[in-house]
Amino acid sequence: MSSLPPYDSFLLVSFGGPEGPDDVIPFLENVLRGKNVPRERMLEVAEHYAHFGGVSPINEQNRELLTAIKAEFQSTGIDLPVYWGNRNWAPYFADTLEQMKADGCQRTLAFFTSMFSSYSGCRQYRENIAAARQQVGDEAPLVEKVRMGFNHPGFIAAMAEHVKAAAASIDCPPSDVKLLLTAHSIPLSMAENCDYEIQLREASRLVAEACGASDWDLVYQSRSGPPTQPWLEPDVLDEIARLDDEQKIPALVILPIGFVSDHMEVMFDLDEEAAELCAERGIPMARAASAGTSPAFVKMIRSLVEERLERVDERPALGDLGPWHDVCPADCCTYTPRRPASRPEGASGQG
Ligand SMILES: C=CC1=C(C)c2cc3[nH]c(cc4nc(cc5[nH]c(cc1n2)c(C)c5CCC(=O)O)C(CCC(=O)O)=C4C)c(C)c3C=C
Ligand SMILES: [Fe+2]
Ligand SMILES: [Fe+2]
Repeated sequence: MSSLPPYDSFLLVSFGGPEGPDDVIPFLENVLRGKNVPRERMLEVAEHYAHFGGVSPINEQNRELLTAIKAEFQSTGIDLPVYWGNRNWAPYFADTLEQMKADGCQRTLAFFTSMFSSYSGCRQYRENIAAARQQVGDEAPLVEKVRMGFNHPGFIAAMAEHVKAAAASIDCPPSDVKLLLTAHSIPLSMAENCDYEIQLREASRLVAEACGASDWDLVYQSRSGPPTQPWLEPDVLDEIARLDDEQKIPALVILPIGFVSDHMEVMFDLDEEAAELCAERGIPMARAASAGTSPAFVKMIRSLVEERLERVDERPALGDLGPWHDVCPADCCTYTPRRPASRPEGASGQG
């Protein structure tokens, strides 16, 4: 018989973002601590944030997601209090776990706002949480993540709906558009040790199939490394230019499949830069919304929780990869930056 206490709470695990101009540099220093990213790139990204008043929409979007999750749990009889903690900005994990401990939580189910496995979206969160639990000390709640939902029917349905809506906004059926699905680029040395690309390609294929878009490609954005370091390619802007040079793009839909909310990277890289490039080239373009609080996405989160509460037997997954693991194997999503990190392993910080 298991000696573990039953799950008694839910934790939304996320990235965090600045809430005003004075927060931007300390936030970016948290994100990039120990990373091989030139300071000029950090200052360039700080400009993107400054352009939007120093406020990233990510925290507000997470508050909205928490509200939607609470309502979904309530309407389906899941009686778990809901908490939220971040890697790079308040509320930080240690503060949230302290509060949870004070509230008597012993074992929590966590949903990470990353649909795809990478060091940043999987292992680093687990390291951050382990460090926060140590900080909280005895009786810090146990934290167990739900499985990655990249091929869950709820996520695929939400993404396909958003592509259809975007295509409709430029008066085109999805079958007639070029569909570019974008994700955060990562160093090849990180990509080698995780299933990021495989999962992204599979989810992209499933979304394209679900909305009837036959002409699609997976591309990357938000690269931050020095030019000497290889990162995943092609870059979204380069690919738009290349495809349009090769054969004029009649209509373009861009879906940020790699991000669950329309935060700064989406607003700057796609709504500003890609939109500008398309306008210059006369390409009709619509950016599809990320998952956000789409009902299908919120139901997916509930469904992943229900699995772990053993309220249901099924573990829904579309396509060829099957339901992802609940418990990460020891070597899941490892990453050794080329240059040694300046903080001990387990410390917070990085995209
Ligand atoms: C070495 C890899 C990465 C660097 C360097 C990096 C820099 C960087 N990132 C942001 C902002 C965001 N990144 C987000 C997600 C994200 N970032 C990486 C990798 C690096 N980022 C990955 C693999 C991912 C996807 C998985 C994940 O952690 O979510 C996000 C979205 C977070 C969310 O919860 O939606 C943001 C925002 C900045 C500003 C930055 C430095 C210039
Ligand atoms: Fe992993
Ligand atoms: Fe990042």
